[in-house]
Parts: sequence; C-alpha cells; structure tokens
Amino acid sequence: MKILVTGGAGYIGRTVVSALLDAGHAPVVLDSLSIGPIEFIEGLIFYKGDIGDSQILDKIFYDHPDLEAVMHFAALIDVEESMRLPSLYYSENLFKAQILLNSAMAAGVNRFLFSSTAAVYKAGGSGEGLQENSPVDPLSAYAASKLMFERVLADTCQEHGAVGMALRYFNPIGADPKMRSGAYRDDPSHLLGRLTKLSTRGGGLFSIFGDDYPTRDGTPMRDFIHVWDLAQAHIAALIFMAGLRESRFEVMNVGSGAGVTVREFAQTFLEVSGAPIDVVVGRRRPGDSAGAFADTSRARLVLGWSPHLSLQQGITDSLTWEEIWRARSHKSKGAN
Ligand SMILES: NC(=O)c1ccc[n+]([C@@H]2O[C@H](COP(=O)([O-])OP(=O)(O)OC[C@H]3O[C@@H](n4cnc5c(N)ncnc54)[C@H](O)[C@@H]3O)[C@@H](O)[C@H]2O)c1
Ligand SMILES: O=c1ccn([C@@H]2O[C@H](COP(=O)(O)OP(=O)(O)O[C@H]3O[C@H](CO)[C@@H](O)[C@H](O)[C@H]3O)[C@@H](O)[C@H]2O)c(=O)[nH]1
Repeated sequence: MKILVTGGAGYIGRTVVSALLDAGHAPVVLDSLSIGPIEFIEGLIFYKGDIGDSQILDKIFYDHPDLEAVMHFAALIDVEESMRLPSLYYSENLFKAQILLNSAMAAGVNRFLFSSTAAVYKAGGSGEGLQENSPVDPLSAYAASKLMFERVLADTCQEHGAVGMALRYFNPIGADPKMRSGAYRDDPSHLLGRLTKLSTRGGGLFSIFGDDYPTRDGTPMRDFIHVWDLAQAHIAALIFMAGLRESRFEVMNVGSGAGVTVREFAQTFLEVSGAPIDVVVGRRRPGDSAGAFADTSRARLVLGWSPHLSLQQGITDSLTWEEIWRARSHKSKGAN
C-alpha cells in the first residue's frame, strides 16, 4: 500500500517508515524538518512542508492518486512547552491536523491513523492497567490537543464513511534494531534520553523527579514500549484498517502492559550500561503524573499485535544508536 506519513523525519515516524518499507509498503513522507533531522529522509519519497499548508497537501494527493491511507505523526510533543504556549499546541496539533484530515477526505483517502498518547488518561499510579475506556484527564495542552483531535477524527470518519484509528502510545524507548533511526535530540528531557546522554559522556548525576507519588516505591510509574514493537503495531493497524469495508473509529493502547517505576528503570539502566551514574532524588517536575501502565488486550484481540522486545533490549538499542548517531553527526558537522 502507498501511505502518506506526516512527521516521517521524526523519531517514531521514521522508525515506522522503515517498518513499512520492510513490509513492502510505499511511504510518502511529509515533514517540515522543523524538528526532525534531514539525515532521516535520505532515500525516501519526501515532501518538505507543513501539514497545515493545503497547497502542498493538494500537490501530494495529486502526485499520488494511489495513496490508500494517512499515518499522522507530525506534532509538537513537549509537554512543558505546551503549558507555556498552549495556543501554539492547539494550532499545530489540532487545527493543522484538521486541515490535513479534511484534505485527505477530499482526496478520497479515507483511512487515517493518528498518533495519540497515554498522557490523555487520568493516571493515578494504581495497580490496574488502563483500558481505552478508562477515565481521561489531560493535564497539559499537549495531551488535551491530542484528545480533542481524537474526537475530531471520530466524528469526521463517521461523516465521510471513513476508517480512523487513534493509537495511544505509552512511553517509547529504544531504536530501530537495524539502526536506521532513533532518538536524535541533543538535549533530551525524557528519562531514557537523559540517562543515555549521561552514560555516553562517562557518567554523572541523575535526578529522579520526586519520590512522594502513590506508587510502590514513591517514584512515578510508566509503561515503556520498544519503538520497534510500536512500529509493528502500526503495520498491524494498517492491515486491519485496509480490511474494513465500512466506517469505523477505534482507539487502541500501545504499551508493553507492564508498569515500571522511575527508580526501577534507572536501576535497570545502570545494570545494562554499567555507567558510573549516581542516582539522587530531586523535586517533582510540574505537570508529571503518578502514571500507570497499559491494558493492551484490545490491541492483542483486534490487531493480533503483541510486544516482544524487553526493557533491557530498549536500553541496549538506545545506547548503540546514541554511539552511531553521535559518530554520524560529528562526521557530517566536520564535513560541512
Ligand atoms: N515520543 C514520545 O514519547 C511520544 C509518546 C506518545 C505519543 N507521541 C506522538 O508520536 C508522534 C511522533 O512523536 P516523535 O517522538 O517521533 O516526535 P518528533 O518530534 O521526533 O517527530 C515529529 C516530526 O514532525 C515534524 N513536524 C512537526 N510539526 C510539523 C508540521 N506542522 N508540519 C510538518 N511536519 C511537522 C517534525 O519536524 C518531526 O520530524 C507525535 O504525534 C507525538 O505526539 C510521542
Ligand atoms: O531526568 C529525568 C527525566 C524524567 N524523569 C521522570 O521520568 C518519568 C518519565 O518522564 P519522560 O520520559 O519525560 O516521559 P513522560 O513525561 O511520561 O512523557 C512521555 O510520554 C508521554 C506518553 O505517556 C508522551 O505523550 C510524551 O510526549 C512523552 O514525553 C517522569 O516521571 C519524569 O519525572 C526523571 O525522574 N528524571
């Protein structure tokens, strides 16, 4: 199948592009490269542009009348920034996404897969896995923009007789096992990114943001999903959507199904990396939740998908990718 992939130069989008190519599909990538690195689009069918620009969207749908689905990854994803600049997040993640969706519907491309997030849930650190109908409580403009677009997508699919799906990702870790993509930010804010940078810089202090949450060791709980398992969920979702003959909208959790606390994660990282990192406890980070983990039974049942890669594998792949990416960036910077 030929698929329009927005945000295909980003961490997850580029990894899904590789999974699509491996499975024999034909991705067409649209990305502004405002965040994703240019190295990620080498060798791909690529359009540089904005998802809110209907001219470029018209051109893509005109150039590729055989597009069968849209996979929509392009978004702003920084939770803290979204608290400071909420209108920017609603503009990028909600209104521009609607321009994209309407263009797809107008072009007759009526399968639309959307990257949503576990951050939409009310996550109190309980021992229960979150189901798709568990209560929602988006604490940031980022999470709210994602939940609002889920509703826009559901209603638009019904109006047009189209098929839509929102995959609610939990916390992606790791890299493409063939090392074609991985996390690329110089100054990551997320847990594994911080630990990986410390490790490759020879060690240092790692601060856990709070240990007074209602979890088994007081540190927040998350569900870490290997990005390659996440990519495979997209392939399964695409096949499922392609087989549907009538309008439908689905929401699906994509996580590992296991809750791991930040302290447990840091401990596992130290064991895998052997890096001389000292773990200290600092203050809570604003906007953080106690967290939870996914009940993935719906994705298993409906998509026939299940995760296979371990936490340790995610950490190992992240460390390997970091070495490769640093070497590549240094080389290209030196060459310029
Ligand atoms: N990374 C996570 O932890 C996580 C968790 C849950 C959900 N998600 C969702 O997954 C998707 C991909 O996340 P990621 O980690 O790969 O992020 P990323 O920042 O690496 O990738 C996003 C890509 O979209 C592009 N982009 C941004 N705005 C654009 C616009 N208006 N027009 C065209 N291109 C634009 C960027 O240049 C970038 O290449 C996002 O929708 C995000 O909300 C991510
Ligand atoms: O130096 C650090 C960095 C993070 N953490 C903690 O680690 C946990 C995970 O944080 P992070 O890796 O930043 O992920 P989340 O805040 O859970 O958010 C991620 O996961 C969401 C899905 O659950 C996505 O929507 C977001 O885009 C993505 O950043 C949180 O409790 C943080 O407080 C620390 O203790 N120290």
